[in-house]
Amino acid sequence: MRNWMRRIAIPNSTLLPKPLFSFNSTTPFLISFLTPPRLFLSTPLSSQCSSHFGDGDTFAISSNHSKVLLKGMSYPELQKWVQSHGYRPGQAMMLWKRIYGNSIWAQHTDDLEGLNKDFKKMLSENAEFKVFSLKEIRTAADGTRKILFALDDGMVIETVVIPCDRGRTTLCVSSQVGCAMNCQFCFTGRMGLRRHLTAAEIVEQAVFARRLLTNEVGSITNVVFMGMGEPLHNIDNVIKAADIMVDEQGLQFSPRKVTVSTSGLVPQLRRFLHESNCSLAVSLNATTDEVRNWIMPINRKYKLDLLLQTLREELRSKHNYIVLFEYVMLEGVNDSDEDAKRLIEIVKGIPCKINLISFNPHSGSLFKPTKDERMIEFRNMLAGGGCKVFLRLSRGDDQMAACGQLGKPGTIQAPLLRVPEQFRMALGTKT
Ligand SMILES: C[S@@+](CC[C@H](N)C(=O)[O-])C[C@H]1O[C@@H](n2cnc3c(N)ncnc32)[C@H](O)[C@@H]1O
Ligand code: SF4
Repeated sequence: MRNWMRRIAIPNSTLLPKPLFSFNSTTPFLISFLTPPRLFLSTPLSSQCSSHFGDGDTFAISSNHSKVLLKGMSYPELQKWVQSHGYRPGQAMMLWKRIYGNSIWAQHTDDLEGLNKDFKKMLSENAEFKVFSLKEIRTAADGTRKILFALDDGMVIETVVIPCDRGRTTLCVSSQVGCAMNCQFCFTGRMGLRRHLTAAEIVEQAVFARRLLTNEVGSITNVVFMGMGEPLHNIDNVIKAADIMVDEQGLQFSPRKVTVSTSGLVPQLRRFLHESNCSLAVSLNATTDEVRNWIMPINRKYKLDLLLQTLREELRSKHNYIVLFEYVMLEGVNDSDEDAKRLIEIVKGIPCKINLISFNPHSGSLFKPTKDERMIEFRNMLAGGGCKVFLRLSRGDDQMAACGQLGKPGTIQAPLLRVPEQFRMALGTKT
């Protein structure tokens, strides 16, 4: 329960995010996404809410729920709620264990075995357990499962379960519907941002995947926030969800095995390192500002130097903490010998390991994956320069379940940016 005491203030309404950016704008992309996200709560969606994202795309949530959604509450929030209904705080712990504790996972009041009758009656009158519903599970040839969940407002999110070797199974969770960051190689980025997920919607992906798939794929050992969305753009809900995941009476994942991956929102990254003991991954993907400004426009706001210097400083005070750098290899764009040499230099002084990721193609993308032999050469150069470096195989790509392939086809809204002149030939494009 160690993190709870720091974050028990609860606003008491359900809020939707403000419009984050307009695709009509003459500014070619993003910028205002950098405003801090507003909180979602695990309280009922009692009001009509609407929000607008780009190109006249308006969505609305209306709900008749009069019950409180218990999932996604922090433990102190749950305790307070239980007490407000006249029950002892001890009942809250019993309930908490039934919501999250291994092997129980209550989905509705009937599942709440062992609780006293009155308490159960109160819960059936006042509490809601259902967060979203299962839409579909697709299984890829390599055993990777892509799970589609339908949210209350009709939107769909994707969660991926990846059986790995040595008894490890990794769950890849989404933190937003779509993403505002517009990384040029990522299918989710092409959707633009629809909305943040609530803490309940994030945690429930883990609860559901465990219930559904443990028998088939073995127990889920690792969680990575590498699904749809930029987790640190939705930092309040992500930290809250991660806290529930690592809670010793909750989902009981080891903090080292829960990894939040970011494109590099520097102030939020700093906050994450201070407030969470979970692991951090940073998607680097380029070794110069020129290339990163293009393929990851967030770099125009937070330059490589600032990002890396922040990590250097922040990690100094974190004992035994290693950041994971992800580097998606794009042929002719970021895979030259010069890139390898620069990469060795720019990560110096940061306790880290580097994952080289094969680019997963998707419709409309400009890029080509770096060939396997070149990835191996690149890996060897980095290793020769003293880096801890790994090649990461693509998983689930035949079902569009691999990194950067999540999202709804036909929902493209974010613009492709101008390709810098020196890359046009390699990419076979004129603009
Ligand atoms: C989809 S992102 C989600 C987490 C976070 N938004 C981020 O960028 O780190 C997870 C990882 O997928 C990588 N990625 C995105 N598109 C990809 C693609 N088409 N092929 C391979 N990896 C991709 C990103 O660079 C990132 O390291
Ligand atoms: S790579 Fe991450 S930050 Fe970039 S668009 Fe995709 S999900 Fe968003």
